[in-house]
Amino acid sequence: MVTAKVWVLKKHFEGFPKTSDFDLKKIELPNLKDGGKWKLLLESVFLSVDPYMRPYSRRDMKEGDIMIGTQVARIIESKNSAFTVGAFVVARGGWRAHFISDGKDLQLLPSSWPESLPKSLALGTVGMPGLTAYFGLLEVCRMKPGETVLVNAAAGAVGSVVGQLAKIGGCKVVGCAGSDEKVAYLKKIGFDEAFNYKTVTSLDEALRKASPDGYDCFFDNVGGEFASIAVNQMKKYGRIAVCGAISQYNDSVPQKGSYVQVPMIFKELRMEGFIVTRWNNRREEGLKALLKWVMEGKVKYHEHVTEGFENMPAAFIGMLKGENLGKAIVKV
Ligand SMILES: NC(=O)C1=CN([C@@H]2O[C@H](COP(=O)(O)OP(=O)(O)OC[C@H]3O[C@@H](n4cnc5c(N)ncnc54)[C@H](OP(=O)(O)O)[C@@H]3O)[C@@H](O)[C@H]2O)C=CC1
Ligand SMILES: CCCCCCC/C=C/C=O
Repeated sequence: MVTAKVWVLKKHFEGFPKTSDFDLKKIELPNLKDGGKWKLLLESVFLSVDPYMRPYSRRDMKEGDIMIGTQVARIIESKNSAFTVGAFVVARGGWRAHFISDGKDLQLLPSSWPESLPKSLALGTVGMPGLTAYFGLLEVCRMKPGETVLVNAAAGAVGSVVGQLAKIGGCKVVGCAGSDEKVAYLKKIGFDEAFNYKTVTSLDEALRKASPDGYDCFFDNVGGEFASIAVNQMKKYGRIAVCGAISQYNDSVPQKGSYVQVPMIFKELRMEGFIVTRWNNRREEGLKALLKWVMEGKVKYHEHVTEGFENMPAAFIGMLKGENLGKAIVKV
């Protein structure tokens, strides 16, 4: 019998999440039995903390549920020949240090995964956030060489890949982020222009200065005031990929913003929301491309690693506050 540590949503978040909204519990896992439903025992090695957990907790969870989430986990006992002991998988096991599985929802790390690459990248650049950048740019923004792409939350898991893929695609890239350290990182990984949205005196001016001709594509991770301003600087026939709205996830009262219809009409813009799982049938294609670019050094990565399963809530809250450069990961 294995005792598993799990994090539970004790109280639905009101406004910004607090550590007191979570409870660390211990649960007993049943032993695997021959012919039983549960075929696999796993231990989490790296866990992901992601912005979606904030809105999805309200939509999909009730108080007392184990927090939703994904991890890179190692198989430590197996009664399923498709998964050998010691193999690594990406799992949707929630915030659990150990868990059991029937194997249906597990994805083995690609067999071509190089030893030199951290397995945690399967939660970031070569995982869900990387795929979000890939499909958002190719299928929603439909970027073309020579175009100008704007991305916010640009130094994060999704944004940093968006900028680099847009450069690979022959575009000019403008990014913004919430600290000077992040801005320096964006320049280092090839962004043409980058600014700190927290310290510029006018967002409008900063956007205009970075691209006086405006933007063909806007990959929006933030929503709110930033998006309301940026929409006015789109070029005619521009495309806006509405990926996330992190500036609004913690609002108890919905923000009132300016309205987008007039620039949408006169610039004949296309604005489309999307969820990365729409392209689940092309997951392998996306992961293969991302892994190749990482191995060629064309896509750089950075991880913000928090040590210790007991620090999951702090890592999650820190990511929402912008403490992460690159993908926020917890190492058990
Ligand atoms: N549609 C989809 O399928 C998916 C959507 N997403 C969305 O993409 C976005 C980025 O996710 P991800 O890359 O994982 O997270 P990040 O790694 O970018 O981390 C979140 C970042 O958001 C920024 N941020 C926080 N609050 C604000 C605010 N009020 N205004 C502006 N920026 C803020 C912070 O950076 P800074 O210091 O720059 O403020 C923080 O580091 C999120 O909105 C997420 O919900 C993610 C995955 C899939
Ligand atoms: C359990 C993995 C689900 C991933 C879907 C993420 C969609 C994100 C939307 C906004 O952040």
